[in-house]
Amino acid sequence: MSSSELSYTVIPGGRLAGRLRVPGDKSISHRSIMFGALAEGLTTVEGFLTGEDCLCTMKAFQAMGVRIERPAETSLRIHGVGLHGLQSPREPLDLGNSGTSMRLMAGLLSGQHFTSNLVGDASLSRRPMKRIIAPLEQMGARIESNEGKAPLNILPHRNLKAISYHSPVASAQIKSGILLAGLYAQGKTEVFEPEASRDHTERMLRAFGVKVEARAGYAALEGGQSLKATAIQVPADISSAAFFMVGAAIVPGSEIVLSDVGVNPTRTGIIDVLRLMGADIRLENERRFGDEPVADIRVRGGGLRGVRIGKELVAASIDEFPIIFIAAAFAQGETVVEGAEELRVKESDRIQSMCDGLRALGVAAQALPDGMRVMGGRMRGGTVDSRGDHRIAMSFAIAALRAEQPIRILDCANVNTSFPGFAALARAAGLGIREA
Ligand SMILES: O=C(O)C1=C[C@@H](OP(=O)(O)O)[C@@H](O)[C@H](O)C1
Ligand SMILES: C=C(OP(=O)(O)O)C(=O)O
Repeated sequence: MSSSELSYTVIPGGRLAGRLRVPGDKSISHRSIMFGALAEGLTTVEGFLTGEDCLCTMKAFQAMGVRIERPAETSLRIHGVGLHGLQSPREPLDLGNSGTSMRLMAGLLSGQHFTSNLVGDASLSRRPMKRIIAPLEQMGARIESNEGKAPLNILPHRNLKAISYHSPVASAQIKSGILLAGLYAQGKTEVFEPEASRDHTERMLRAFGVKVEARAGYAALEGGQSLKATAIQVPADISSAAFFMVGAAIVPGSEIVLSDVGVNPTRTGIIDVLRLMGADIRLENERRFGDEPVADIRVRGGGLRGVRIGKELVAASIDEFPIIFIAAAFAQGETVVEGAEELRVKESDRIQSMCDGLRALGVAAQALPDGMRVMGGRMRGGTVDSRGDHRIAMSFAIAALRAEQPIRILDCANVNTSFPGFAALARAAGLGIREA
């Protein structure tokens, strides 16, 4: 079956119940491979996300001579080669659909003694890479691109130099790419951001023994520091849990518990947004997996109300907006999201994809340059196109819980990039979902 042929059909009704564990965090899984590969010694990873995005990162490092064993489905043993031990890959490194892989690796590979060629699928090849190329060039990197887009050809370095960079966008991918190049630069590399983006890189580099200065909107490190292998336990991904959080919140009588979810404060915007909308959400069993806070999240269904979501809530819930728009569609009154123009440069233009899908289902929605206006109310059924975007596909699947007729969602194969097993887990939790 070609990837665009997989579709979901979801029957309305039903409610979510039970205790679920969604797969491992995508951001942390990518970084575990990258940092484990650059470390000295054996890094072990438990709870690794076996989504296609992270498997692309894994294959890329294997192609650069890193031995990675997988003793169990979600366990890895990464035999680190040290900061200067990567080998020249024989073929282009195919990063599939993954923006995180491409932008972080652009930074890391800018410091190598060999040329590397980074390629991706049609969606990744449309996404902006100048945002990472520009600061890396200031550091002395030499990168050829297709007018600021993939494929990227990263040429061998000539002694990178540290920079102090004021990023125009809050982006953990930009920040992390620069910090990784900074490991290969002389002096102190600093990144300032307009809002605090997710800080998994800073936390995990520390776990690998690197000295990192970090506070909201700022991160810095001195070049030349080596990484020491460590053991990583990956929390469940709050961005995957978010689909079930909203699924439970929009259906009165639902009650679910999501286990072991990463609740790093740079990622918990979805909890703040849903609580603003009136949802009943509790964190239980709060603890840590290494440097990352984790909790079980209990959500009970009830009525939601429309809210205004401004820029201050955007960075910490950037990947959750597709499902937030679904919550808005079932809330009482109007929801307005602003300051979220970054949504336009994700796997699809998530403002347009969601707005078109909602309207196709009879919801009054209006796209704004930097967000959306959604009037809560009824949702008919019908057919929507996910545009190959995993988060759009899963969002409309969850919406069917409250739709009046079945929803058919086209082009769903990319759900495997971040959430392998989504349909089976959702079915077990009570969603009437069928794959065809
Ligand atoms: O650093 C990361 O792991 C990620 C950062 C975010 O992207 P931006 O840095 O472009 O906001 C997010 O959308 C992506 O899913 C994962
Ligand atoms: C934007 C996303 O990922 P990436 O940028 O890594 O493709 C996402 O998973 O929603």
